Amino acid sequence: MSCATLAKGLLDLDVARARLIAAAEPLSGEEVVAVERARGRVLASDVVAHLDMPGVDNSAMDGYALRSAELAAAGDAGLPVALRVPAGAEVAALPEGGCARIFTGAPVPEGADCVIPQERVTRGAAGHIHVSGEARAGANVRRRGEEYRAGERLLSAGTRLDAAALAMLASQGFAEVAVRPRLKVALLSTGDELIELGIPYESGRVYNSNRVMLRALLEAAHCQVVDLGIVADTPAALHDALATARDGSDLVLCTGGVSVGEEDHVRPVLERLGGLVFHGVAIKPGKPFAFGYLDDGSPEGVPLIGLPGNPVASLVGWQLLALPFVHGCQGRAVGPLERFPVRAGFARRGAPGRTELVRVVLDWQGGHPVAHLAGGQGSHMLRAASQAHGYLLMAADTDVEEGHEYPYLPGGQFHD
Ligand SMILES: Nc1nc2c(c(=O)[nH]1)N[C@H]1C(S)=C(S)[C@@H](COP(=O)(O)OP(=O)(O)OC[C@H]3O[C@@H](n4cnc5c(N)ncnc54)[C@H](O)[C@@H]3O)O[C@H]1N2
Ligand code: MOO
Repeated sequence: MSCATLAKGLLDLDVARARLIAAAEPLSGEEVVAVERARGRVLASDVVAHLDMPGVDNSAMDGYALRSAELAAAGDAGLPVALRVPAGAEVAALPEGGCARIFTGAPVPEGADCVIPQERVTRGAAGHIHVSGEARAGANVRRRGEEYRAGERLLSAGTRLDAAALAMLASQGFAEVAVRPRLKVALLSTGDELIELGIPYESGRVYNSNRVMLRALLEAAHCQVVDLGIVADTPAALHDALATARDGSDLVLCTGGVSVGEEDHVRPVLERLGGLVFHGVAIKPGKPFAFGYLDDGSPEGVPLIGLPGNPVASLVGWQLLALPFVHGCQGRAVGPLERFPVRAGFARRGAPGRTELVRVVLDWQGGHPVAHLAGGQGSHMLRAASQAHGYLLMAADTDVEEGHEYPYLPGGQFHD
């Protein structure tokens, strides 16, 4: 069946994402860090090349550099080897009528117009080279500036620096780079049932796994975490903890107590301390997601994101909603969710009124991907979440039919 009607009072996923992305204010200021330590950081300004790339005409092969016309004119006599040019040598001039032994990356001598790979060369008794096949002018020469010229823009402000971008900065000799400041995020967990690691287990208690998960996610997103631990489940304790958390923070992130029961204090305290912007998104898991501002409740206040207590709901809320907000605050460009169609290898009833994010693994054995359930789909079931490759995105009220295609969200897009 497919008659997607959202549950009453809940925001559509795309609308909630768009509102969070629009609300994200990029942090001002910048800090200069060593290129070696800049992985994952966000560029504060455009980077312009100051060297041509490559810096000199150089060889793409181990072989012999020569003038193609001279090789043709020499015929069976071949050409004598007049020079040896290793990588790192200065640019030399090729003597007329001779060739140069050359290595990959070494500067092509002035006058030479091509490099013949050594596999196509034999050395005669006199040491002359003989070439099989043609010598085409320009072959195997990487021209100075063929990739880009000094003065061209290499990277734009807002780019997240991955290994290839860092390598490019290093190839220009940049030792340092100006990046956006790290987002300072205060993290707190609510729930009187929670116990920290190292405490002996007692029936009914729950280890604080969200704290470990969210710390890991925040650190992977290059945030600076101020971990405030567990807050007692009372409005007064939460009020005081949030008031402490907002001081000096760019964002307050809390888990649990965000639903509708009388033990769930996040929403009422947020309403009292500042302003609730929205509460409840039509996704499963992750429905009781709250967004608002502490202090005066305006965008000048400190933003607060309340994630659900159920661990998988908390994970999904982070990935789909909190992470794009964090990226926006980091000055990163935030695009739409990456998705592609994947066939389902299972059948399943749709979720009433909510878009469902079904945790799946992909089987590629038949040459094209088929999605299978990664395990139990309860929002408290971390095992499937930990094994899933991504999510099958099921529109509200839509049953999964085996063999049909549905949008698949690869999990890799949430990793950094
Ligand atoms: N009457 C209703 N009940 C519930 C609704 C609803 O709409 N009406 N929504 C359900 C949904 S959906 C979710 S998700 C949960 C989320 O509730 P809360 O955010 O208020 O979370 P808690 O009640 O505090 O805890 C829920 C669950 O998660 C465990 N938990 C909490 N914090 C942690 C943590 N840090 N580490 C590990 N596990 C944690 C907690 O023990 C509970 O089992 O509400 C439904 N209820
Ligand atoms: O949003 Mo809740 O995660 O459906 O259990």
